[in-house]
Amino acid sequence: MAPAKSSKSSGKALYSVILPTFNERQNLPIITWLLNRTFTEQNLDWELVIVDDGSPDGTQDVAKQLVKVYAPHVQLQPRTGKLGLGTAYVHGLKFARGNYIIIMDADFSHHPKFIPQMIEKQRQGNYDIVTGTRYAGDGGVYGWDLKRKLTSKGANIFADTVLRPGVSDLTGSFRLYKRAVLEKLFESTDARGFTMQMALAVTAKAKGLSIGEVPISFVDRVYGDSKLGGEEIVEYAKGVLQLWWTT
Ligand SMILES: Nc1nc2c(ncn2[C@@H]2O[C@H](COP(=O)(O)OP(=O)(O)O[C@H]3O[C@H](CO)[C@@H](O)[C@H](O)[C@@H]3O)[C@@H](O)[C@H]2O)c(=O)[nH]1
Repeated sequence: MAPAKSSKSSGKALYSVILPTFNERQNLPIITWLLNRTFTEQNLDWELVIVDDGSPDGTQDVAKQLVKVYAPHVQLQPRTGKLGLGTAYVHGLKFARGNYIIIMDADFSHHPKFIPQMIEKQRQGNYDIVTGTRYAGDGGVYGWDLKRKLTSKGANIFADTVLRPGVSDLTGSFRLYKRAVLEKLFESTDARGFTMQMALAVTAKAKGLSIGEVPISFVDRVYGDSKLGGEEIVEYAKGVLQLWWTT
């Protein structure tokens, strides 16, 4: 499929969900079903752009079935190798047609039930970005061991102390963006690894863009494995310091 033109010109809100997947065969049908139900109940126009990186578990075979079942709402935009989460978003955006872009994980750590609240928040404040937050209001993290909790909290405290962006959850990636905002942010930052979420939020704040927050319960995945490792943590720390130097 050729890269898409956005729905900007029609004036009607279209929500594109970009869903990067790597080995999400078990999660993908359920998350797609839930997305369909959520948007249908809300009477909102939506589409799902699945960006799979050649998952060895057959995620793409499942995705192809979903493209048929949920036509015309679902598209698969595969890549041949595991090229990382950040570049998966950039790839997905080329094909997304929505004037609003929602980015989330496929493993239910980001539950579609929060999407209506994020949309409502965006509408109320005309926010450029609405981010799900685990670290404000009723937000929380469930199912992580102490090490992962400390890593996440520590990463947020570190970035907040160094950069002072005033965003409670800098590393979370469950977000709604105005399309033009996300396009500009992708142009403005080179960060494409796990540091990307933090870099996008910090860059947005530095540009004077508005960020609304919606508390979310982040529940650790049941099927499959997290891809976060020591390398990503080092990359993150370097990313914070680089932003401190440049913003
Ligand atoms: N296409 C593609 N998808 C990927 C890749 N790596 C991971 N994904 C997909 O990206 C989503 C998140 O991957 P996880 O591996 O489950 O991430 P995590 O370690 O749980 O990290 C999550 O929490 C972090 C903050 O605590 C976030 O920074 C991160 O973005 C993500 O939401 C899942 O849908 C997964 O299949 C990749 O290389 N390519």
